[in-house]
Parts: sequence; C-alpha cells; structure tokens
Amino acid sequence: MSEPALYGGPATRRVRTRDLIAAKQRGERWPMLTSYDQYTAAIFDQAGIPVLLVGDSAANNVFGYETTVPVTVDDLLPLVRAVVRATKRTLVVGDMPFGSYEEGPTQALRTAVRFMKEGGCHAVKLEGGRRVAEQIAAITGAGIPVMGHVGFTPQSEHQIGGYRVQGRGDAAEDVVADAHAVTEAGAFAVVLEMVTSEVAKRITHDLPIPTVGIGAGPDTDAQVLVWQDMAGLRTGHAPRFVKRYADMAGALTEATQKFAEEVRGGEFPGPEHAFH
Ligand SMILES: Nc1nc(=O)c2c([nH]1)NC[C@@H]1CN(c3ccc(C(=O)N[C@@H](CCC(=O)O)C(=O)O)cc3)CN21
Ligand SMILES: CC(C)C(=O)C(=O)O
Ligand SMILES: [Mg+2]
Repeated sequence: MSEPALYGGPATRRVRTRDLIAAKQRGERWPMLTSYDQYTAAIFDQAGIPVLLVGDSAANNVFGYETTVPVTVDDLLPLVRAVVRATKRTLVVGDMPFGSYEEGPTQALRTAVRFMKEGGCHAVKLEGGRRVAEQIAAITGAGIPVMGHVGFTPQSEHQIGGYRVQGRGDAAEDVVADAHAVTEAGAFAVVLEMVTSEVAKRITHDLPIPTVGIGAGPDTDAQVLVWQDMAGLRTGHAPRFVKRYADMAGALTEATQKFAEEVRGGEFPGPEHAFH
C-alpha cells in the first residue's frame, strides 16, 4: 500500500512522524500552523493541516506577554489538551517553554513526559541545536518524538539581542551544525526560524528529516506561521515573513460594532431570540 497523501485525501487517521519523513522523500511540501484552542484546532484539522503546534508563542498571542520567556508548562498544558481533543487527524506538537529543559536531559525528559501524559500531544519541540543535543537524545530515547528548532530561537532573544536573522556569512556554519546536531540526536523534523534562504535550502537538501521554515525562504519542506498572523487577527507591524490570508481583526471589529449598535438601538434581541 502506498503512503497516504498528507492532505487533500480523505481523513482516515492521525498523521504520524513517519508520514512526514515519507512526504519529504516524495518531495511533498506541507503547511503547519500554531493553535491554542478548540475552535481553531478543529478548523485547521478539517482544512487539512497535518501538523499543529501549541506554541510557547501563546505567551504573546494568548496571554499578552511581550516575549515567550514568562510562559510556563502549567500555562500551556490546558491549551495542548484542548487542541488534541478538538482534532482527529492532525499531529499535535507541544512546545516546551523557556526554563523547562535547559538544566539538562533529566529535566527535559521530565517535561516531555508531562506534555505526553498530561497534554496528550504526539510530539514535543524545544529550541536550540548543539547545546540541547543531549536533551533531544534523552527524550527520543524514551520514545517521544522531538521537533528541533534552530536559527532564531525566540526564548533566547535577550541573548541574541532582538529579532535577528541567523546564519549570515560565517554564522551559516553554526546554523548548519545545529541542524545536523538535532538530526543526529534523533529529531523527526526541525524548524528553521529566520535564517537566510540559501542556508535553509542547503540544510533542507542535506538532512533526511523535514525542515519547517518560518522566515527561511521557499525551499524548506514545510512552512509554519502563527495562526493569528496568517489570519490577520493580530494587527500592527508584522514580521517580514508573515503573509496575511484574511482580515479577521477587521471582520471581528465590524461584527462587534454592529452588535454594540443593535444593543444600544434596541434592535437586538429580536422576537426570535426571546422565550415566551
Ligand atoms: N504572533 C507571533 N508571530 C511570530 O512569528 C512569533 C510570535 N508571535 N511569538 C514568538 C516568536 C517571536 N517571533 C518574531 C517576532 C518578531 C519578529 C520581527 O519583528 N521581525 C522583524 C525583524 C526586525 C529586525 O530585523 O530587527 C521582521 O521584519 O521580520 C520576528 C520574529 C516569531 N514568533
Ligand atoms: C513559530 C513557531 C515555530 C513557534 O515556535 C511558536 O509559535 O512558538
Ligand atoms: Mg515556540
């Protein structure tokens, strides 16, 4: 039997990590989005998004923090559970937050086990390359799939000194070494965030596992965006790598103003919305 297409086909079963590796071998690209709640998760699942990430970017996009640094495992686990419950075929990745794996392999494995047991997700993600290779090896060694994340790693933005493209000039070799390190440690895929298109293309060609780009150009195996960026729910200055596919902020503002107007004018509720 041939491998089922990742999307575009009937929803038969949940996507597994081996399906993503097989997709790379076929040259099939795939989309990934973040999700933090049941309604968006169900919509993305039914729209054929094969992988959803419950990102630590919930810090910014759910909880209203400036950075991803403050968000905790206890903050994220209820969101992970909601996304898992709402989906039938999407592979759900839980994003391990800052402070939950840096101490070493023991802490990293303990956190990953919580994501699997309490969150019910199907894989975890953590940031870093060579510096977290031992953590990735410990987690994958326990039977838990890991997605790596190299290039710009938002949890270290204070050390990096802002939102900066990684891998320019001599720094290319650092990003390449990090991508190889997470692969050798057993990761099933790797996010490449804000690296030059040239470096992302080279890594994608060299690695046997899928690369998931965000601000990494057109040549990665997959692309990920934060859903509120993709759908235009977040307004204001967006990173260069964002494309807005809808104006949800505009649509919601219009609906809200109409509701408020109808309440003020006594038009809502009408007789059909009342009980007698
Ligand atoms: N809504 C949202 N979207 C994201 O992509 C995202 C989050 N939140 N939270 C966690 C991290 C933070 N990320 C970010 C945030 C901002 C830029 C940004 O402003 N980039 C500028 C570059 C500015 C510069 O060069 O100094 C850009 O224009 O791309 C990039 C990545 C990516 N992640
Ligand atoms: C943007 C993706 C890769 C992420 O890590 C997040 O949303 O937390
Ligand atoms: Mg993240």
